[in-house]
Amino acid sequence: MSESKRLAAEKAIEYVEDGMIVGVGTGSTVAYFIDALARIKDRIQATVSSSERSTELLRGHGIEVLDLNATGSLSLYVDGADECDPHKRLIKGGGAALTREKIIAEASEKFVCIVDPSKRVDVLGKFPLPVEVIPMARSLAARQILALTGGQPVWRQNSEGAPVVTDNGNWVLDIHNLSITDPVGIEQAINQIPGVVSVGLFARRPADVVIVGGEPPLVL
Ligand SMILES: O=C[C@H](O)[C@H](O)[C@H](O)COP(=O)(O)O
Repeated sequence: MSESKRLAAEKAIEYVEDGMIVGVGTGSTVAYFIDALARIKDRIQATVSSSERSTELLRGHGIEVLDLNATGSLSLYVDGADECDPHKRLIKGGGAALTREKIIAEASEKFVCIVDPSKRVDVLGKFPLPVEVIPMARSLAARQILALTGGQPVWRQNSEGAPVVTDNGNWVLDIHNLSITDPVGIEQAINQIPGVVSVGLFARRPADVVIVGGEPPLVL
């Protein structure tokens, strides 16, 4: 799948215009995009990053990273996804970067999503839905999500059994066994639960363009 990811990322470079401040997502597909962006770094003004990990990669290439508060809205945001449905609605957050990704997606005029073919689904929910929660609300949020969706919340932990902590200092619940037939409704309902910071459903603000990596890449 890594070759498909690379091909999708290379295609996304076509959306980058001279002088742009480019929003940059997080993950293994985006890592290829950052490599490609490095080759044309003199053509862009700067970037806004969705995670400490991407910031490190960008700065490692000598690409400037700005605070979103200093840039205003962005013309372009490029990011990966864990699942993508035919309406370009997404599940994101497998890398725990969902909240900052959602903020940048909202701030961007065009959201180009880069995926390998395995990410395409008819109905979202096979990939466990990430929800970022304030630590003290973990148990409350888990109970309410179970009641609301019927899905099974699992507290995300690393291989040593320690909680995964987001760049914002919060925890992640992954909701298993969902079949999300009303993504906008579920996104809104989970967002209402006290202590939920954000849910990794990008339905109210879906991608504008989805690039599926392949020879040639498929642009949806
Ligand atoms: O939190 C992480 C992001 O939402 C990623 O964009 C998503 O998990 C896809 O990652 P990858 O490109 O590594 O499959």
